[in-house]
Amino acid sequence: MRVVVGAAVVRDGRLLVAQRAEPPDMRGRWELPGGSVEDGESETDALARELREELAYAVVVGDRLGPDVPVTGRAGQELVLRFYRCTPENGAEPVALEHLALRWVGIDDLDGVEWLPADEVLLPALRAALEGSP
Ligand SMILES: Nc1nc2c([nH]c(=O)n2[C@H]2C[C@H](O)[C@@H](COP(=O)(O)OP(=O)(O)OP(=O)(O)O)O2)c(=O)[nH]1
Repeated sequence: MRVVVGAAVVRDGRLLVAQRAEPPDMRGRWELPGGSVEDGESETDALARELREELAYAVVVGDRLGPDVPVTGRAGQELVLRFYRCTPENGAEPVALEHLALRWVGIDDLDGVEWLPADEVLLPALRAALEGSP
């Protein structure tokens, strides 16, 4: 099954969220940046690659975060979303090369984000990750 990996990047107690530009029915909704794992690629390599491509952003990929989330893709195919904690590699800022916008959200802002529906399942794990961060 195709795995889509997503990054929970936490910096200074805030989580990086990204606003999708496409497809039209997802436009404007917020997600954790990431994308599909390609054949022969590890999940951690895929996630680091996606963040370099989408955000010109270098991260170190850490542990898994939250449950696997099954979703149906655009073509009706079954996907599984899998999330990892990530740490910025340096002090650079991510750049929205493919998204409409980027935000760093604190724990009190998590519920107010207009998430992609599948991501709502992750909120308890995200809350715990932000509570445990400085
Ligand atoms: N990256 C990411 N995708 C998510 C999240 N939540 C969610 O439902 N998705 C869905 C949206 C898409 O159907 C799919 C990932 O698509 P994508 O466009 O980011 O990645 P991709 O590399 O597979 O791109 P493409 O080949 O499909 O164009 O997973 C999330 O938090 N992050």
